[in-house]
Amino acid sequence: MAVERPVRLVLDASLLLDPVEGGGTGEVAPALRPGAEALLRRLRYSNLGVAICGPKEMPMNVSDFLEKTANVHSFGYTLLPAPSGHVLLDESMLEWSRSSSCFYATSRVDEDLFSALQSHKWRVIAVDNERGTEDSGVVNISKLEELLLTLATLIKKEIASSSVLMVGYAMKQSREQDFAKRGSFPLYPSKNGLIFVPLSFELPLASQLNEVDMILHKMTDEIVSIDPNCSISFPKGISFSAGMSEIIRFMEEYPDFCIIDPFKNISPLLDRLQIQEILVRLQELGTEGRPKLRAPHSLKVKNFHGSELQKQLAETNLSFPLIVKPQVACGVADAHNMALVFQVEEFSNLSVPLPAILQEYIDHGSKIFKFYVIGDKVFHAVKNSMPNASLLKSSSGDEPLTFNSLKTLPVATKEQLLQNRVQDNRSLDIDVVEKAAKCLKESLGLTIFGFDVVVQEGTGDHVIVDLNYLPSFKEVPDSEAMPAFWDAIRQSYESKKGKGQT
Ligand SMILES: O=P(O)(O)O[C@@H]1[C@@H](O)[C@H](OP(=O)(O)O)[C@@H](OP(=O)(O)O)[C@@H](O)[C@H]1OP(=O)(O)O
Ligand SMILES: Nc1ncnc2c1ncn2[C@@H]1O[C@H](COP(=O)(O)OP(=O)(O)O)[C@@H](O)[C@H]1O
Ligand SMILES: [Mg+2]
Ligand SMILES: [Mg+2]
Repeated sequence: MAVERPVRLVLDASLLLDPVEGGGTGEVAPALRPGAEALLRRLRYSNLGVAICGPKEMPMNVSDFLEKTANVHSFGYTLLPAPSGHVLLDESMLEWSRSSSCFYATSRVDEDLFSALQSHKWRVIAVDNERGTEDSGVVNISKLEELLLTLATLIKKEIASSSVLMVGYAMKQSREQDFAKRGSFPLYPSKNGLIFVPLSFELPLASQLNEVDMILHKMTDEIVSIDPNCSISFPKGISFSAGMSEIIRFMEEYPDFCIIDPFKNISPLLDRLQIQEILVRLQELGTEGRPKLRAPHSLKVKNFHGSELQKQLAETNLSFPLIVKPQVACGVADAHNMALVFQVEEFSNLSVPLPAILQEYIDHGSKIFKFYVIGDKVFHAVKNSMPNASLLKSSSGDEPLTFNSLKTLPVATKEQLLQNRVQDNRSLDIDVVEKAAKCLKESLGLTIFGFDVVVQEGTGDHVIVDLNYLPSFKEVPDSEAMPAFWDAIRQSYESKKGKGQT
């Protein structure tokens, strides 16, 4: 392993190979056992020095398979000397124990190897050993899925600092992977003393929460369905996966357990109508001589019946073009299916889910400012966005322009962007938005959230069109985002512990 790491972990082949697929005998093509791939994926970005090892006398195809697996995950690969000899440990393993805390995880019982390792200060973790081991120094666990939590607990004990905190996180795999790749979830503590472990819905929750100090979660990743006839107010109308439901029940029973962030605080961001109400309250912040910060004029509708709509639009002073968004803001597959509508006839057969929010379309010269509040830090990035309505209308004919905002957002072409640059006189007043960000943080009671700002052509109004819980903030450079992320979590924990959680 090239990089010096303070904690080393060696995974024995027996732990990774699927016993059903020959278990490394070489008779059939070797394969990873269930759960091993997820373990390797998570260890890759754990900030531990990881290596895979196997006995020297392994069949060639098994050894090749393990070496390839190690390479794919950027791990080291090492071979253990034959058990018959006097030397049981490879030179590199001896070297590691001189400079690092070392852990050896295996599924096979080899008392001689275990005592050789232990005599060089290695900790042995035996997983799912059929006969177990009597050796008192060996940590026995029954499932591969328990390994990360066990490691985290041992590392925390070894560091023996009361300031190290363990964060159990729950979110969908793709999001976890995006965060992990940036080094967000280290098993060896972050600079400010946080250890991250995934909460597994396959294992009893209570025993996991016994070890962790707090839960970090994206609850909307675990929504199964939302009742469109129910006004969204957690937990009413929302059904969650079995795993998330268990966390919710746990929190009801132990309301003082630290959770980032409480379900009730996130709940309004599931509903574009409630988002609108929050944003309207922000308008009171306005300062003389500064651009106006506001919410877009909006209207909630339960159907797209033309005559009814026309009346409602007239009453609310809304005019075309309108952007139509589902009232449910996230957590369900179609929450990002939207449309730009230029005239009332285009509402017939519109494919946006109901109830929906109709919003004035703000011409903003295809530039959107993505703001991220991460604890007490505010970051922003500029992104290409939708062009002005006149440009979109000419391409849509008499049809509404339908799109999925995450996948098929109709952003400006290169020519349109170039044209905007020539006319660009819209500037962002960062102070105005940062002031709004601080107020939002206070009123929402959230640790990490994001919002989208467009600057209206002509008026220069700063219009907040979207508010999201725990966004990816991938536009913020890792060197700034990660320390802010870790500090935010730690501060949130400390302030909740200080106050007693509400
Ligand atoms: O994975 P999803 O559900 O599509 O989540 C999106 C997504 O994370 C998106 O991030 P990006 O990868 O497009 O940057 C978030 O946007 P921002 O980071 O721009 O806020 C969305 O907010 C996520 O959607 P949601 O949380 O509403 O499901
Ligand atoms: N009122 C609006 N006026 C102009 N453009 C808008 C408006 N609302 C949204 N947009 C554009 O549509 C995109 C998606 O809308 P948004 O409300 O942010 O949905 P999502 O929750 O899917 O991100 C925005 O990033 C912006 O480019
Ligand atoms: Mg958005
Ligand atoms: Mg959103």
